Amino acid sequence: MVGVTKPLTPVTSATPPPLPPPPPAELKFEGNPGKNPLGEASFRDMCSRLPSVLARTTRMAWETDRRAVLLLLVCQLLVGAGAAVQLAFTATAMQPVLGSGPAAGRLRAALPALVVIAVAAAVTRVATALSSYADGRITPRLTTGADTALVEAVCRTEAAAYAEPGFADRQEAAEMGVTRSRMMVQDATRFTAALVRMVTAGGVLSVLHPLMFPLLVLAVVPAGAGAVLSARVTYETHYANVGDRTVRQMMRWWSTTPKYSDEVRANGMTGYLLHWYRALSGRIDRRTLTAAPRMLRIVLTSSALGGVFLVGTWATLAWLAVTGRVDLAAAATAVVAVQTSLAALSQLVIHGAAMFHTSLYLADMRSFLDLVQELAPRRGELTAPARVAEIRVDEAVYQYPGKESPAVDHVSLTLRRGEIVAVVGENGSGKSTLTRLITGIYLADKGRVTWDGVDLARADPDTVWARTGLVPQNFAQWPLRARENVTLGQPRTVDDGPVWDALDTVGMRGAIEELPGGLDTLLARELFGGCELSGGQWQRLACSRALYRRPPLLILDEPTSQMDVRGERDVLDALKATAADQITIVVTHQLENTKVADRIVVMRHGRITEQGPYEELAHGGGLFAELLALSKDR
Ligand SMILES: Nc1ncnc2c1ncn2[C@@H]1O[C@H](COP(=O)(O)OP(=O)(O)OP(=O)(O)O)[C@@H](O)[C@H]1O
Repeated sequence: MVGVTKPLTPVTSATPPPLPPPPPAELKFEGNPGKNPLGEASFRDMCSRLPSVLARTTRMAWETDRRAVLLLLVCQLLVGAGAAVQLAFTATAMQPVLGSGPAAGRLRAALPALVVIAVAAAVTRVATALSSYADGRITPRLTTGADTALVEAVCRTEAAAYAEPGFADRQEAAEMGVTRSRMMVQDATRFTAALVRMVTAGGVLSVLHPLMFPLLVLAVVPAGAGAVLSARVTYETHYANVGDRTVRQMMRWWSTTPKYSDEVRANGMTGYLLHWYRALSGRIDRRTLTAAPRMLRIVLTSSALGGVFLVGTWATLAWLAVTGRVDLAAAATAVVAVQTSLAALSQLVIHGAAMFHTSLYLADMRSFLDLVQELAPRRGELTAPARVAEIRVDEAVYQYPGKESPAVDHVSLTLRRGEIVAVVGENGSGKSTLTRLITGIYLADKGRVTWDGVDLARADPDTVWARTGLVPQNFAQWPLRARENVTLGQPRTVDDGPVWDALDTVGMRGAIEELPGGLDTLLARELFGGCELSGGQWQRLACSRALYRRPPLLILDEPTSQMDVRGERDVLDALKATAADQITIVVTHQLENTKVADRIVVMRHGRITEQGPYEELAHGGGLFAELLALSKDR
């Protein structure tokens, strides 16, 4: 997806100053099949989302903590009732206050109503505080639920999904949904609280005079439309920026992780990477800034319209009072009711727009989760045999999405327990892809792979992967303790004995014993108290991890590429020692190491071109013999 347009010119004293680095590649977010979901949505469509967002939020909150939801609902009702009582008793209190007679007498007459107002205000405050408490009980768990669902869905999806176009961008958009889910309950609570307050204040106002409420609504509707339209512009900007943000996020990690810090510095990449980072950030900012005048126009227009209607509301109230259509006490109550309704309507609009805004990001999250669900392995219920004796690959074909030719092209192969098979071939010939088909990480597009007759396309993948051990070319250096770096994936025991045995087989006992905490040492130099291993030591550890599992199928992809000769010897000896109990596959470019294998399979352009024992192929005049001669002619 990311294309660098031109290699950088090397700097020598004779060459002119280097050209500025090329700009970063532009990406387009391909979520929701490349279509902004707001592109064709009308204002009405947008507003009609709110009830469903509210319903969904309530459902999710209900599933998280029922008691907290009930508390929240009761508090909302209390807040509404409190507002109604305060307004109704304001009118009652106003009658004696605005009446005739001495001030002390008028105040005394108003006292009971004032006490009721004070109690109602206190109840409202307590209910509001309890609402926040209930929200505090729901939101963290709801957010964690959404976050965990996303992580779990991605971990459980078919590995092939990562190669689907736009997968990473949609994942990035979904991450935003997780972040926004923090606001969901709060927005919904504030929205409903404002709704209840507005209905009660509006009710009181309508009772005072039927003209007042419609006018008030008119005063706030432009602000509502403005807020929703602003949310739409913000989302459009976010939508346009998703692709660039994905790349920026990725580049940020690659540029700043200590893992690659040597390479970045000693290859003079810092300037280039910072240029990329600044260019990407600049592009994101430019899009965001382009939206600013649109936002300003929306806000100014909606405020002007709202202002005109608000002036109309106050003018109507003054006219009603002056012409005696409402008495003075009612007019005074109306002033309070207008203020309350106005505040409630503004809150309604602000939180309605926020809910609408959040719903857009949540929709991205849901659509990503649906996609991942669609791509989740659905292979069947068959169980892979516990001790597989024979694996057959029958005419298997696998082509990566977007590629013009298959990486594995009509390959047939039989592997038997007790056998060590070496797979060799030039770069890109399909060796790693073949191992992915044999382990069931990918399913063949055509043909099939069977374990003792069980078709991997119909077997539960967890039962398959419980029986495999894999050291991939790019193995993970887990930021965990040394012990977990061996036991991760299959902690068979609470005893360290087998862990040391696995470390012994790859000659790592000494290196681990020298670490300050032995097996308890954290292998992450980024973290305080963490230690770092050398490249070859990490590779030995990755091999010990696979050997520790004692799997019926062991696959090592370039297992010794970073090891010294002793480490290489240790690993090859370990393979020979355990070979009788398992099927062993070694992918390697070290052709001398293939002597350990019973059979060598040679691949070219996704096909098997020759296979046989070392001596036969070494003198067979084929690709293997050619590569062997090249490796010796150095
Ligand atoms: N995740 C992927 N997405 C798209 N294409 C891929 C992916 N992985 C590998 N390929 C392509 O599939 C082909 C076979 O790759 P594979 O990694 O199987 O080769 P290999 O023989 O293991 O190579 P090497 O010796 O370099 O490790 C190559 O053309 C490669 O570009």
